[in-house]
Amino acid sequence: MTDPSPAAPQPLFRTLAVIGPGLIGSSILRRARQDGTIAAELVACDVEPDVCRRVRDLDLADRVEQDALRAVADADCVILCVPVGAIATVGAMVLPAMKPGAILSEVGSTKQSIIGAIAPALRADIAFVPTHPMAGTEYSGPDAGFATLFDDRWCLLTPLEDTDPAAIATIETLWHRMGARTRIIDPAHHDRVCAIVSHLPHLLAFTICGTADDLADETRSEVLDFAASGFRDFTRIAASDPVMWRDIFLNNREALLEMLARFMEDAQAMARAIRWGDEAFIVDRIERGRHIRRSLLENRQA
Ligand SMILES: NC(=O)C1=CN([C@@H]2O[C@H](COP(=O)(O)OP(=O)(O)OC[C@H]3O[C@@H](n4cnc5c(N)ncnc54)[C@H](O)[C@@H]3O)[C@@H](O)[C@H]2O)C=CC1
Ligand SMILES: O=C(O)C(=O)Cc1ccc(O)cc1
Repeated sequence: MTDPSPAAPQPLFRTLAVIGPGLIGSSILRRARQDGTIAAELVACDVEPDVCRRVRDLDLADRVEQDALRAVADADCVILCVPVGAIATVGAMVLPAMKPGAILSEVGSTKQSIIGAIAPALRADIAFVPTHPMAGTEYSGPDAGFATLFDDRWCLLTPLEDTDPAAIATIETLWHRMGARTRIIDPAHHDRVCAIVSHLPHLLAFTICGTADDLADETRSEVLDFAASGFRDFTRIAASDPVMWRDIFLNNREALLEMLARFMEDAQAMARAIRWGDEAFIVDRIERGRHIRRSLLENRQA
């Protein structure tokens, strides 16, 4: 007699609720649907009736609710995937309706202000595990998500000092099943790192597009006709959602302003080198950029 085939792993959760099934939330739902070992039941909830309708049409969840309290009532895990500015409000609203022993998580792009705002509303019988999947696109909404979004990307976890280690391990397993690698980091460190690698680049992209637009009379057709390379790369991230990025900038104010000030000093130094024809300085700065790009590509291939 042959050995029976190994049993499929138990689903991580009986019921998983995703609040805000936009780009990130719908990608989580799609992967959970495809994977089959994440939750026996998927619940989606959004304030926007059009989003609820679309999530039903796309069949992304077993149950779609407009009322967040109904959505979380049976959930073993609730993931808040709403804009950063709404996470604390939605968290405070759903916490009293959650099951004892359930896990509350969220995917916001900033961490310190969210943790500071949710901590006072926390219950002793609910573990709170903040996360930040370092993956996304410039698109929003339930149609923009896809099941492979998190493959080989980092998901950063910033648990509180007293967060139940078992809940942290469960959320790490969730993200591994989403295809991601995980790392636990300090929330303040997270906000500084993201200010330089994500928030400042977006700020620069929005600004450069604004500057080009201000020059529209002078450059009208050229911007569109000749924007073949560098400028086009900036326009991709500049197409990102304004509400999402307003919230990120305002919620990571301190770290972002510090990185912007450093950037402006460095840009001034480059301007000075160009003015005085300091060839060595200009070449050194460009070499550093090439070096960073090369290591990024090497790491991706590894
Ligand atoms: N877009 C990206 O590339 C990434 C975004 N994030 C974070 O993920 C979160 C979600 O971002 P996206 O998926 O891009 O946004 P999205 O705009 O695609 O989806 C957000 C959804 O939340 C819903 N929503 C807003 N307020 C709500 C409320 N009070 N109750 C219920 N639903 C509500 C909206 O109707 C929308 O459907 C944000 O906090 C963002 O900072 C994290 C990593 C990458
Ligand atoms: O589209 C891009 O280039 C991104 O950088 C997506 C992104 C946006 C916000 C995040 O917090 C993480 C990733």
